[in-house]
Amino acid sequence: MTDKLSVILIGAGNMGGAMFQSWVRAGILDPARSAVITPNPKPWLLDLSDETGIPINPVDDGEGYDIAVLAVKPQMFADVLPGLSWPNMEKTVFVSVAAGLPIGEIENILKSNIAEPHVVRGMPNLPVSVGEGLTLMASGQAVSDAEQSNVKRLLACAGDVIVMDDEDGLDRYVGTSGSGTALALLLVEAMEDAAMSLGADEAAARRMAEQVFVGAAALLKSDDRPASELRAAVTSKGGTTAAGLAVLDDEKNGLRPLMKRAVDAAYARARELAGK
Ligand SMILES: NC(=O)C1=CN([C@@H]2O[C@H](COP(=O)(O)OP(=O)(O)OC[C@H]3O[C@@H](n4cnc5c(N)ncnc54)[C@H](OP(=O)(O)O)[C@@H]3O)[C@@H](O)[C@H]2O)C=CC1
Ligand SMILES: O=C(O)[C@@H]1CCC=N1
Repeated sequence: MTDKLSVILIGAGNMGGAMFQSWVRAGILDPARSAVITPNPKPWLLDLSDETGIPINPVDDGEGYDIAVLAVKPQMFADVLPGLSWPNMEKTVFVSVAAGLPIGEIENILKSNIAEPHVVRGMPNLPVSVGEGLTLMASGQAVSDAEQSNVKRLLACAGDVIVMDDEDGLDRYVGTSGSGTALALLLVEAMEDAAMSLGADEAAARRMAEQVFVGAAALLKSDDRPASELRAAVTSKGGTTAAGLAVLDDEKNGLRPLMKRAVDAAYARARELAGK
């Protein structure tokens, strides 16, 4: 018995590729029972395939795969899934990372190949590529506890995993998980722009803004105090930080109502993608 996992990745783009790299780094895949399907494999993937022996677009699927991670665009599921086929497919657990697409709809698409598909939804984010990811997950009715725990073990190679009570959580919190990385990165860009408006050249602005965020992230990681307390430690009464925060934390026009609007918009888009 091996504790390595048998996994097929469908779609090695930004997200699928990042997840695959985290699994390889963790050494969790059984190369003899794993594979990647993707139409135009990038050089890094070809290199990893050579290194690990995990085949890309294999012609022989052996005995099949225990877990299939579906990382194509949500709009492609109806085209791609019916074309999938390997031995013992009814025993495979399908893990979709697509935004919005509900478990019930994925089950319906898979029913063209399998009588009772086992489907898990995950909402990862790009920092899985550096082991600092966050993945929200929820399982369909047909998924057993053992299957869910195998999927969780796979996703946990890449960072924190939160099991939600139901899949609405994945849509509701997409702005603070999957899409959240982009919202945080826009803050870095905004700080760069602001430094340049005061005269910094692009390289200096980037160096300052990036290091401020890397430093803040490292503080959050190494110190148990919440962000609000760490922020208080930076803020001298009547000083420069308080002056900046008076603008950024304005109740009506500051960052909090703006962030709420952004996160609400991401949730609304997830529901649209789900056809709700
Ligand atoms: N990017 C992110 O941060 C996150 C993305 N997601 C979800 O991940 C999924 C993928 O998004 P993302 O990685 O950004 O998109 P990408 O376009 O980067 O990746 C999609 C990949 O699927 C490949 N592909 C296309 N057709 C097929 C096929 N028939 N069989 C197998 N693979 C195929 C594409 O190949 P090619 O490019 O050669 O056509 C591409 O490599 C989406 O459903 C998205 O909602 C979830 C959380 C975060
Ligand atoms: O933008 C998207 O739809 C995907 C899902 C979350 C992050 N990227």
